[in-house]
Amino acid sequence: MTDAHANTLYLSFSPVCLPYAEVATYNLATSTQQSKPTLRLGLAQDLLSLHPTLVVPAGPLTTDKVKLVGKSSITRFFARAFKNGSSLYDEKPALQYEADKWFDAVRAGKGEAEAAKVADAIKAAASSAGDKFLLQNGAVTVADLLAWDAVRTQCAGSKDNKGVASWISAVEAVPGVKGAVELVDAANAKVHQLDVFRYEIIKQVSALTGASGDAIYPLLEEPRDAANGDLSLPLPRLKLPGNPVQIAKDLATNFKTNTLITKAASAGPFLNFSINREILRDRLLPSVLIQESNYGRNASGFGNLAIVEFSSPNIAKPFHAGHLRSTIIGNFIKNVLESAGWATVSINYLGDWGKQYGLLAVGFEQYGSDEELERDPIRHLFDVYVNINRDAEAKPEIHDQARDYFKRMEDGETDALGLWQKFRNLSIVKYKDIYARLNVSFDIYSGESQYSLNQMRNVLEELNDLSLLKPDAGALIVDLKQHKLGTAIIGKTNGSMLYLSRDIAAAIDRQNYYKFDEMFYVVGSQQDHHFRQLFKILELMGKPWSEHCHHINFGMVKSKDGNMSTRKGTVVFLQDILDNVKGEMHEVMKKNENKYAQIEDPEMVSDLVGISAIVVQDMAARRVKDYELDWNRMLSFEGDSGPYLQFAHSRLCSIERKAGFEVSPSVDYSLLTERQAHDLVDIISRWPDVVRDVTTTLEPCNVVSYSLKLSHAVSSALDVLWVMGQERPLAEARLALYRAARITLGNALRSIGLKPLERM
Ligand SMILES: NC(=[NH2+])NCCC[C@H](N)C(=O)O
Repeated sequence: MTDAHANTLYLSFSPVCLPYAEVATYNLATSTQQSKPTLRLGLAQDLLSLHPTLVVPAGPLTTDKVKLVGKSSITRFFARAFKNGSSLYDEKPALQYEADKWFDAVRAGKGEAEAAKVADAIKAAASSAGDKFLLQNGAVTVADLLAWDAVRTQCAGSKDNKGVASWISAVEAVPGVKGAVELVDAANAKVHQLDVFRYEIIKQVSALTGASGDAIYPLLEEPRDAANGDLSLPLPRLKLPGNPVQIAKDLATNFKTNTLITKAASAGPFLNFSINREILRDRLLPSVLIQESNYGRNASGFGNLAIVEFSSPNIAKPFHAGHLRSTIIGNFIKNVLESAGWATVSINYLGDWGKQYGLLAVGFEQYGSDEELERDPIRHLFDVYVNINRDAEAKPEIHDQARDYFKRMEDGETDALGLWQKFRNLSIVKYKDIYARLNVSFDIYSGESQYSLNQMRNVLEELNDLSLLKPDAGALIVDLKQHKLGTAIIGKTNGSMLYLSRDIAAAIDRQNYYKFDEMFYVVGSQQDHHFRQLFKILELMGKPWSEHCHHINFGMVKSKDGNMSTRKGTVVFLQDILDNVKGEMHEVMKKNENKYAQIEDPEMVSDLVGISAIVVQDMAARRVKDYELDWNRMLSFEGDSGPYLQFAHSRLCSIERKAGFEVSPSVDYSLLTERQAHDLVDIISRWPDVVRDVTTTLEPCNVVSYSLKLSHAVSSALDVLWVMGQERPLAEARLALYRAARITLGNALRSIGLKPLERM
């Protein structure tokens, strides 16, 4: 595929994750295309799953030799990496050096050992650069470098087994696809299997209508009614000239069915297809078993970086239900973006600054205890805060003291800052414990305190220079009435800054530092207005990236006062609600004495089942919906609950445990003929679609309803398709089916932040 005579290789990947690559050679000197693009089935997906492809032209790798066309994420990744030649690693020569060496080693075919050595050096250089390195110059992230390493590892594990160099030469030796059949086989195992059928449809529909594959692909969805087949194309959305109903009819007549697509029929403006379920079954199951935890992932976001800001509680104030929702929804968003190949930075933006921290400090002199603070900082600081607030109602001079104290903090006085720093640090330690229980962690603990008066002044100056800032009754405002967003108060004329101005400074700082592609703020709908103002102001300031900032909002958990409540009353601390649910779960578990006796660590299991109950209940409906905690429904092991999902997973694990044999590679999938088996295969095959869809909708309820559907299908299958007591070949085929279901359900549960249980 490379041309030794100064021609360079151009690769154009399909913009959607289809199992093919278009490969063409171009003449470098004249920029003309030398060969027609040829389609290679299986290849692109392999490249996609291997992450950055290595494009290896003859001679030294220089930017003008590597040109990429097309819009896929990999193309974008390379386009970006090679955009400005040397600017790729400007700031980190060591890294550039190591990376180049790696390319060299690979090109020179030095094989795996050499590549491994250099890859390790890259890793070391990357990690010593620390997170500062993330997206320097908007080029390459540490994650990218680690992905390069993954290329090597994956190649080492492939059938070919001689490392990157031989993988590349194997591909290069492909005239047509001959000679790389094995490679293509291996690639095919990682293809999204439904896409194989989609591609077959696209080929014909595209030829018959002239519509592009990119336009058709995203429209090919599961029909609402299973009686209508397996994939459905809504013609109105394809926007072809003519009457969609007639077009659907004509297409149904002209579509040539084949081994993959067994039927094409029109139903009004829809064109419905039935696929060969045997082929799907035979391709899908081994593919899921090979991919395990990677099953469902895709590389559509590769090369992009997202900031996900979530949780963001306020020190010394209640961690309310809104913070809990933000925590679990934000964690979900981070997970799904990562499973679509994004690099993410998760930020916890603490409410840790403002006059109230002066008040807290004054209160601490009165009510504080170092011992209590060490023991349970979150609870203790809250108590202190409540006490001093009460006192201040009677004695307003306390507020003056608080203001003075905060002034000293803002002036950077070591004493004043020291105490605050201690509150903050201890609170973070405690938060980390609780987050760990929820399977959540953050790359960065930031907060309102991180934005200095200096940075704010810069923001003010910038706004002022753009004539956006106006004084208004003691405040500095930006008038957004023209945009139907009222008046945004940026600060006070006395120099103190507000929530909004800190957010402006924080957004600018994050863009400068990370060069994020997208930023997601996971915060309740009460702050809709705040974020609209924030994004509008950034836009007015001429920040083109403001359109890549998104407020991911959600509704309220309804209870008397907006606080979290347990069956017995209101609580203010997250820890209390977790402990409470755990206790209730433990009681439920104890009722089944036999089973209970087999659980090794009931404390841990009841905690995880309890958390599943909370998370699934929270994610059961679309984010923006308010909901009321329903304790009975939440804790039930039946019905659509978290415990039910965990129960389905642990049942599948128990089947594997009890079977006492392994699935052999020669397992005969054709023994799986029953409707329940096909239904299960069908649902399992849709998981990659779900992942792809939630990357744009960011709606965890889609994963929850998928998991429930899968669990129901599992339970119907378990009723009739037994493993125990069957002849070995049949037992093995069924076991393979259940393992594929277990892998898929496990991946789905992990994406919503749960640890799938093996026993409960
Ligand atoms: N960048 C932001 N404003 N994030 C949201 C912060 C949430 C805030 N600490 C609160 O509890 O309401």
